[in-house]
Amino acid sequence: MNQSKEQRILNFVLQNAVRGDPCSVVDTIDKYCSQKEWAMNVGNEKGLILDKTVEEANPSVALELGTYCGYSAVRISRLLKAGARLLTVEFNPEFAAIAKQMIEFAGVQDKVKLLEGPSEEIIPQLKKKYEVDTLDFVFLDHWKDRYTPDTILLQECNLLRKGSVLLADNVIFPGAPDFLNYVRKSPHFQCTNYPSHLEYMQVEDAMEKAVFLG
Ligand SMILES: O=C(NCCCCc1cc2ccncc2s1)c1cc(-c2ccc(F)cc2)cc(O)c1O
Ligand SMILES: [Mg+2]
Repeated sequence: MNQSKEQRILNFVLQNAVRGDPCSVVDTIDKYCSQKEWAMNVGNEKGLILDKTVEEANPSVALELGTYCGYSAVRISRLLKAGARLLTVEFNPEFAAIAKQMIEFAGVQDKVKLLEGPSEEIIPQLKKKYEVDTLDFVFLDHWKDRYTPDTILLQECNLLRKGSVLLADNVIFPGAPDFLNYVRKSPHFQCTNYPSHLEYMQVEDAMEKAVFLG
């Protein structure tokens, strides 16, 4: 049975990155995906915007929607303070299995909890089943047409507090036009756009930061 692209990315990391070194895992994935096979990791250019946003938010509890191979889970968790944690949600079991191994190889497994299932099922379970009070940071990188309904769901579940930071990938390409409309028109969010490029390509993309105002 020939390997999946995601399995090839993981194998390249296992053979070329330094175990326990999150930066080397991130750099090795970027090397593979820029030189050998494109993949939908946030990448290094948008990754630097993600880094700055996470450092500024300095979250105790962070949520990621769309784990994929674990690239941004490793990228985010390497910046978390002692005792802080990242909950990352993936609905594709094959991707989740790859991400689990990627997270463990990077040595960040104590900071990251990988939750398997659709976001619309997981989000309502966060308070009771995963002992979340409110979320300090949310990275949206899953189905682009789920950004808006899941942002509404987060509010309905009382998971946001004054100052909670949402950061959305791909608001230009593939695009999340309804999300941009929703957060930019809402009196409950203060928005900032960060122009960038699609990972490993020269195609225009951007990230949108939306800070919840309560
Ligand atoms: O679809 C993308 N990302 C989401 C994958 C969907 C995974 C999901 C996770 C999950 C968890 C919980 N509930 C439901 C879901 S659904 C994505 C696609 C491109 C792209 C860019 C150019 C192309 F030509 C083709 C694709 C680039 C990107 O950076 C992306 O993030
Ligand atoms: Mg993305």
